[in-house]
Amino acid sequence: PESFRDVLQEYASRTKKIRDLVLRSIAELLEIDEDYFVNQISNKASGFARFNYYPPCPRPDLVLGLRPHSDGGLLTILFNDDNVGGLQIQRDGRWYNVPTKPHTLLINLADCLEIMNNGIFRSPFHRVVTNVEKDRLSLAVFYAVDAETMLEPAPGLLDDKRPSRYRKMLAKDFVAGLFEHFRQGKRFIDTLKI
Ligand SMILES: O=C(O)CCC(=O)C(=O)O
Ligand SMILES: [Fe+2]
Repeated sequence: PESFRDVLQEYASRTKKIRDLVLRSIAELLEIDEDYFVNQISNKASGFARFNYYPPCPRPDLVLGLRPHSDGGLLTILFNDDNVGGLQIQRDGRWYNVPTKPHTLLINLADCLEIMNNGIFRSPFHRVVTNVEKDRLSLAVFYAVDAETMLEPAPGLLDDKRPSRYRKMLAKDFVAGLFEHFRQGKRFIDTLKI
């Protein structure tokens, strides 16, 4: 059989190109240097893949597939099951289903990028619900910045009228606080808001 390592490596190198394309497009929309976000990623920055498997569940009213969170990195590229939904996004306190669509990648803006763009584009709070009938698979590739990167809004987005909305923090300290907040169903990024 084909080597899984090779397949995953190929997938990672192609999604990396998508990451950079999306980061450049966001910078362009914000009218800052096109490479600003891409330049925040040193070659020590991590990217890791997680395969999520959600078995059918007899009590979807009681059990979540994945508890509410926002992704902690820069950008997540999600490859979802073609025909089983479950991912939901919160807006104004309500949960909305994310539709499934074959051959589609979902790009999720994550917390570090929310800080770097000073909250203009937000990192959505999301969760996965279970269902009785079908199991579900997803593949998430999380792209992050290097641990020593200072998380702060791009200087080009700040002026007297638009002050920073987040306290500065080293990426490694941010990552260290993520899990405890996830466990409590809270968002660590909320504690950095000014
Ligand atoms: O399974 C999904 O659709 C979402 C997975 C997710 O949010 C995550 O792995 O962070
Ligand atoms: Fe997530």
